[in-house]
Amino acid sequence: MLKIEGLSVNYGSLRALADVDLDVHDQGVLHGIIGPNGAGKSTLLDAACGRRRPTAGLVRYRGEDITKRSVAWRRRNGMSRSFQRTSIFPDLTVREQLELVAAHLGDDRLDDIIRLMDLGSYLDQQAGRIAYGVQRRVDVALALLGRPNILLMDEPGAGLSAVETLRLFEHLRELVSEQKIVAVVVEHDVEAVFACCGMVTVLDLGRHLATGTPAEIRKDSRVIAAYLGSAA
Ligand SMILES: Nc1ncnc2c1ncn2[C@@H]1O[C@H](COP(=O)(O)OP(=O)(O)OP(=O)(O)O)[C@@H](O)[C@H]1O
Repeated sequence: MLKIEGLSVNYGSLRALADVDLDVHDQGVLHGIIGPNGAGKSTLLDAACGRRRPTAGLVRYRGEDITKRSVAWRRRNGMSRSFQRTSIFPDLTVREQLELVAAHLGDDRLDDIIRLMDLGSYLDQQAGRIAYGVQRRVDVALALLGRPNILLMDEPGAGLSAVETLRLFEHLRELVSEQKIVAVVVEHDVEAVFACCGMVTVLDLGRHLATGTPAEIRKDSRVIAAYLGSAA
């Protein structure tokens, strides 16, 4: 579904990603991306969704080389991205903004998405006034509208407690499984990733360090040395 080949991204003289390969194809499975600060995780998502042109390498989607395709083309063709900062309109109610985006994208599954993200009891509240953890769920719900084939999420747990992040990831695991979508999620909270992701990729200093199941990653000596340390 999403295949990244030899991807490098430079910011001026800084090499943020160096020759990274990644193959994400399992429908219904959360694919986590972890790694230390500055490892290149957000840059990888930016390159995948078209916000950042790579210096070298290819992004393939359903077999097609889409490296030069625009963000809008990718979105029209089923790639959706949520951000570290919630993108909701604070003055609208949760219902108003979900309905607005659903109508714009012609998606009639709003009730399913509301149920999956457990938003039923917040629909008539102003989005800017609900708890931050619920705002993050609204943000993911917005990214889900338009029937994406692939959902790219950048730290959906940012700003949440460990318990809230785990709860959010449990929702994500359920919805990805139920909707059979391919989902890539960048996250700092490794325990939530290990608990809910089926596959995990580790980046370090712009390089691909390892990809495997949570059990494989936990015992990978390179990952332990570079990132997990004694927490593994
Ligand atoms: N717009 C930019 N201009 C210049 N350098 C950037 C830019 N964005 C990121 N970088 C640098 O590129 C490297 C990779 O950054 P990136 O944000 O992709 O890493 P990350 O793994 O997502 O980090 P974090 O976990 O802290 O969010 C870092 O050294 C960062 O400082």
